[in-house]
Amino acid sequence: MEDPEHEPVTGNAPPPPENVAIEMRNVHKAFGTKEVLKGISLAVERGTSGVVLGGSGTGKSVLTKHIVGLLKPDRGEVWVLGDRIDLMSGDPLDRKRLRLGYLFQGGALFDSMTVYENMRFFLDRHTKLSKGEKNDLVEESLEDVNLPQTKHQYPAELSGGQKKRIGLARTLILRPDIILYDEPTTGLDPVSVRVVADLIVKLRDTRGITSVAITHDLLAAEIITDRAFFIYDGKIIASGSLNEVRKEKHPVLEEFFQGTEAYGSA
Ligand SMILES: Nc1ncnc2c1ncn2[C@@H]1O[C@H](COP(=O)(O)OP(=O)(O)OP(=O)(O)O)[C@@H](O)[C@H]1O
Repeated sequence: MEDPEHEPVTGNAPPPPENVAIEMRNVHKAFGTKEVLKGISLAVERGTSGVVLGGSGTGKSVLTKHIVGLLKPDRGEVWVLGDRIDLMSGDPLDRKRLRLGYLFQGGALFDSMTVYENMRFFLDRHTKLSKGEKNDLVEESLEDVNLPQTKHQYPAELSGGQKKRIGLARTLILRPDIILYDEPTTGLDPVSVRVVADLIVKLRDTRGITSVAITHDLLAAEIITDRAFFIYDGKIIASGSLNEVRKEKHPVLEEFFQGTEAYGSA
């Protein structure tokens, strides 16, 4: 929910146009002497899906952690929904984060709790809604991922794809404007990959949710991507539609797409 009293945090830099949900401008980040991001610039428009591609250890997770404000850049700007999230802290940062959902690898459900309890726990921590309102939100979110029947099941009783969808339902429960997905389809068979990827597209189309997904999975990328960003050696070396990026004549890109071709055409 937009806060009408909120003064945008800009650091006196010109904000991106209204239709841009996320913009990174020349972001640099090092850990000790290891430079991970060496001038990342990218923009994701509202209601679209950006996909970050690249080899292992190239900085994809570090990049997305800047978007949720979990990491601060050494240099550069990170704009999220009209504010410089890199300059925010305390309550304003917490309020901004409530508009961002972050779906970690693995979904991270508590094994000792049912699906319903997992979701209630999340709502109890983050909201002061009544019990009835919370129950309604749980029901609605389970409907959103087409799994209302799993409410009283434990994570161990669910398939890998179902667990990912419950993780997504839990992220959706706070009605975020943006969702970041870290490898949303890892370890799934191609049928489940399609189900999860189709769901991400459905959320874009029906709710206008903006998303950024990190994935190694070309099948998922083909379904999800509006705009792809390929990261290598701390920089975005190609961006555009998946086909545009795939056609780039760059040895790293050629190797990446060759290496994943078999899965991508599954
Ligand atoms: N908090 C941290 N402290 C020190 N080094 C870090 C930290 N976070 C990430 N790194 C380093 O930054 C580099 C990029 O890590 P990152 O997790 O972003 O890679 P990735 O592209 O997401 O990899 P993968 O596809 O294997 O998950 C790695 O060398 C990692 O060791």
